Amino acid sequence: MRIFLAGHRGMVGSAILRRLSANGASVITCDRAALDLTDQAAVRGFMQSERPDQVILAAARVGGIHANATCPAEFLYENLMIEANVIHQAHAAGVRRLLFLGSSCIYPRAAAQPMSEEALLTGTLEPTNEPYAIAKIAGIKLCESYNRQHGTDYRALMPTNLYGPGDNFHPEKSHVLPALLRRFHQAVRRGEDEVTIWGSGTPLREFLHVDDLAEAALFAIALPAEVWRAQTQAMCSHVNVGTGSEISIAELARMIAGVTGFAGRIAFDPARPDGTPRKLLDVSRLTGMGWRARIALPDGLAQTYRWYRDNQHSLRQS
Ligand SMILES: NC(=O)C1=CN([C@@H]2O[C@H](COP(=O)(O)OP(=O)(O)OC[C@H]3O[C@@H](n4cnc5c(N)ncnc54)[C@H](OP(=O)(O)O)[C@@H]3O)[C@@H](O)[C@H]2O)C=CC1
Ligand SMILES: C[C@H]1O[C@H](OP(=O)(O)OP(=O)(O)OC[C@H]2O[C@@H](n3cnc4c(=O)[nH]c(N)nc43)[C@H](O)[C@@H]2O)[C@@H](O)[C@@H](O)C1=O
Repeated sequence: MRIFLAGHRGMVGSAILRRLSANGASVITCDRAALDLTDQAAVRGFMQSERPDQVILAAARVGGIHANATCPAEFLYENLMIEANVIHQAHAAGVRRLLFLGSSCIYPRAAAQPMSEEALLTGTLEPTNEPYAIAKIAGIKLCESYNRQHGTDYRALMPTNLYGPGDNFHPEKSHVLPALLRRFHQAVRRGEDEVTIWGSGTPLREFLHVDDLAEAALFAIALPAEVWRAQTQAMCSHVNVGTGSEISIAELARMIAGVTGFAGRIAFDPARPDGTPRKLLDVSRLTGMGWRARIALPDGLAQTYRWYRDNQHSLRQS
């Protein structure tokens, strides 16, 4: 069994790679310099020569609320291209089983909480990440369509907000948790008495440690086809993955202040967008199949902060 892991150098991909390696799996990887997944001919050539048994698609253009809002063309174009190329060429190369990673932002902004898989395409999307969400919805529909037309077994997991070792700690382009770990850490180091966080602090988010997600991904791809199909019904190929609990951004900031040892004042910048007010996943499908998150947020935060301190001088720059 040879598994092609796309995106193995990213936060999620490297966590999945750690786990696959620990399991002794045979994994195929290829750096972006040698295989740009937006390049159709390159992906075709790679799939035809490697002919993997399974594919895990953890490569994407990823970023926080500001990156999404300022680079919508890249978030839509690159993600559509990566998904279309990898999913289509996997099918062309005879790959029977594939796992695609989407995101909880696929659901309507006003979806009932917690958001179940059935909420897909029932309302208007959150504008700050609509292009990214549309690309991710297209990925789900590609999986469903190849399954319907060609009898493949292409599965899609919709993770909530993720964090952990290997995250992007860029001050502007990252997600909230790594951005705040870095900002509070720097404030302590510089002796500052105030840290400003974006928006009102009232939005609610659900945070899943990337090692839990990696375990969920391998759990999901290994399930027997009839078990997966029974949970996802005839056409619906996607399943949520999260912790099932949420926290406000203000409370997250207070936790991060505690972890980093910051004792000053927390200020809010209302000129920055809040994004969606609430985004809690209904994870009963995946837990019904036997998986649940294990890493509590305080433990995951402390571990991620240690990783940041140990690696802060060799972090990626974009
Ligand atoms: N982070 C989060 O909070 C969440 C992430 N997800 C999903 O999880 C998946 C992984 O995200 P995450 O690990 O956080 O993202 P990262 O940005 O950490 O990793 C993305 C990976 O994709 C690779 N990649 C991007 N574009 C290309 C390309 N054109 N050709 C080849 N490789 C490419 C990157 O390569 P390189 O290393 O060369 O840059 C990198 O390895 C994505 O599908 C994302 O949508 C879902 C929900 C939340
Ligand atoms: C995973 C998910 O990630 C993105 O959606 P998001 O959940 O809104 O992501 P975020 O982590 O960037 O912000 C969460 C909240 O936190 C607040 N916030 C405070 N201070 C900072 C801050 O310093 N940086 C950031 N980024 N946010 C901050 C911020 O204003 C917002 O209210 C999607 O674009 C999409 O890519 C997607 O799927």
